[in-house]
Amino acid sequence: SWGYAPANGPAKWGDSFPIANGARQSPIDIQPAAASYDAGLKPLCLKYDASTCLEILNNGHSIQVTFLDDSDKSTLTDGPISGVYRLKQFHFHWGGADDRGSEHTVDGTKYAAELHLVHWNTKYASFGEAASKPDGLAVVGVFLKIGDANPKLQKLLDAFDGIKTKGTQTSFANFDPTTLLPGCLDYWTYDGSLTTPPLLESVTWIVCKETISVSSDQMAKFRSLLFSVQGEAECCMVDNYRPPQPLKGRSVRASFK
Ligand SMILES: Cc1cc(C(C)C)[n+](CCc2cnc[nH]2)c(C(C)C)c1
Ligand SMILES: [Zn+2]
Repeated sequence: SWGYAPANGPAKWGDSFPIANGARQSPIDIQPAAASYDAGLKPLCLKYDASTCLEILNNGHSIQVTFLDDSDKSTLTDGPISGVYRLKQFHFHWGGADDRGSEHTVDGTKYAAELHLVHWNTKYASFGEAASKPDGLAVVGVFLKIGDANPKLQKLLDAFDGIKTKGTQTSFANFDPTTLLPGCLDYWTYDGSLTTPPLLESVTWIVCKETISVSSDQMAKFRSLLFSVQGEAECCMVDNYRPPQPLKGRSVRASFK
């Protein structure tokens, strides 16, 4: 099945998922000078309840923190979207070295990692149903830039020892992802897709202009995770990012001047 190695990675995904060459694929290279300021864009409204945090797991592609989404306790509203979107999970993409790892880039700049907070439109019955609709998902992306250690990541990093291999999970309670957000929530937004197979074109992307920090030592903890299952030959979980895809005429809007 698909992965990030030369044999099954992004360059090969089109063989099984032709939408890989579709009209609204993600990620993209964001060029701030080409983005158009839209005064109609509202500030993001993110309201998360730490008690909806369930568990942390290694799904073989990334580490993911999953949330209880049977009520409107943790939601995204306003911003570029209409209606109420519920937080389902967040996860990361990162590189094998500090010079790469993010999926979106800014004027070609790659960051060391990228956080994705995944929300689904409550006009649909479930995450699974929403994932196939053009307005089904809204993902907030935050870049992690190498610098000082980020204390807000520590609780996450401390949980990694229990989820080293693919398919492992541990309980992870009372985590408020708001603590991971940058102070300023200025953003770029465009219509895109999942960045892994099935590459569904159902995501309204909301990429924060401001980064959060992560240290090289903290990145080393991400790189100590494994793609492989316990007992298999160890394969470090690194470079789990798709490179930027063609814009194909899409416009990127900015919420800020
Ligand atoms: C239905 C579905 C949705 C997503 C994302 C949007 C969380 N994902 C992750 C794809 C993705 C990760 N970062 C952006 N898109 C998958 C993968 C695990 C098969 C399935
Ligand atoms: Zn992602």
